[in-house]
Amino acid sequence: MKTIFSPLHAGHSGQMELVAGEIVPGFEMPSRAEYVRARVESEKLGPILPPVEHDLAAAKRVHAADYIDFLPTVWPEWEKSGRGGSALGYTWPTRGLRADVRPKTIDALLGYYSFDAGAPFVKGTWDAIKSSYDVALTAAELVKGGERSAFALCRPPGHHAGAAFMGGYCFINNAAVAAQWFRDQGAKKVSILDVDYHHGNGTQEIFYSRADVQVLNLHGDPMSEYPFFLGHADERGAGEGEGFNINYPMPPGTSWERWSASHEDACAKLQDYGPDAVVVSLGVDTFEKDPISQFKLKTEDYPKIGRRIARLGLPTLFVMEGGYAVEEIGINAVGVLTGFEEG
Ligand SMILES: NCCCNCCCCCC(O)(O)C(F)(F)F
Ligand SMILES: [Zn+2]
Repeated sequence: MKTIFSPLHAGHSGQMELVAGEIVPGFEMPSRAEYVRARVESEKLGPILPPVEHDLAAAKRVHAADYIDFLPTVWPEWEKSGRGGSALGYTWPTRGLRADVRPKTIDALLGYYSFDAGAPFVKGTWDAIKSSYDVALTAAELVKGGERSAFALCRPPGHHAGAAFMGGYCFINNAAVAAQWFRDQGAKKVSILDVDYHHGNGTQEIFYSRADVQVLNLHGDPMSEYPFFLGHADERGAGEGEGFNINYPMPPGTSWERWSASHEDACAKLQDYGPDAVVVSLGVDTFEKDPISQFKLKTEDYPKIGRRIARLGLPTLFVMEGGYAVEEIGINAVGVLTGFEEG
């Protein structure tokens, strides 16, 4: 399996995040991607290739153009306002407030275009975002070109980013961009299987009213887990999209037995749907030692996930999402990929 990776991710570093009332160093740190890259090498998964650069047209197929055009302006505007540190929003247009009027100042725009305080910008963030997007598209091109699978080693991740908002370490929804690109390249139907511990609220929002992209999400129950405000089992899609969004919320403490039962059901529904390609939002924060997550999957479980996905017999693009047990993130993520290769 080929991996696409860009060192430009490392420019997104030193960012702070607001967690439990404190400003702390971001969990989503550069070493995450470096551990995965090192593991790809040590496991001899296959060549590691740089991304091809793309314009932002494919991003604007799933994101609002004004949102995408805002992203490269963030750091220059923040610096112009005389500040350093992390560019973070702190006021959001929630219920009872207006989001139909686009404000002008950078502080307001950061809130207007985000849903939480978890998507901080630093000087190198835009270059990292753009490289992650290029990584996803380049890997998708390999699959379109006939490769059975490819690994988009994306950083920053993307599945919390909606059509017009960032959050949860995510800015451009790499998996959504890739799924739409497959559609634009002629695929009739695409499935997105999100196995990250957190619900991919952005991916759900983007495709919620559509029947041509099926979205299946396995995640911590939003009643008690981030992102809290989307991801319930009764969210099945809207209009034409009814039935093509499937959520599997699971309680804290979920281990392989319960998780794999959801995964089996999701794979069966994916098979029934019969897509031309599968995009896997590969987060490994389902791991028992993950510092911010509450599932109990073990290292030996990850190859089983890959083997099950391989049994679908479909062209498959793996897009890196979350995982914070930094030492083991490479072992577990590449475990899925080697399991897929053996499958
Ligand atoms: N108590 C910890 C607060 C957690 N707040 C943010 C969690 C973001 C999770 C991001 C992710 O893992 O879903 C992604 F795949 F996008 F990276
Ligand atoms: Zn996650």
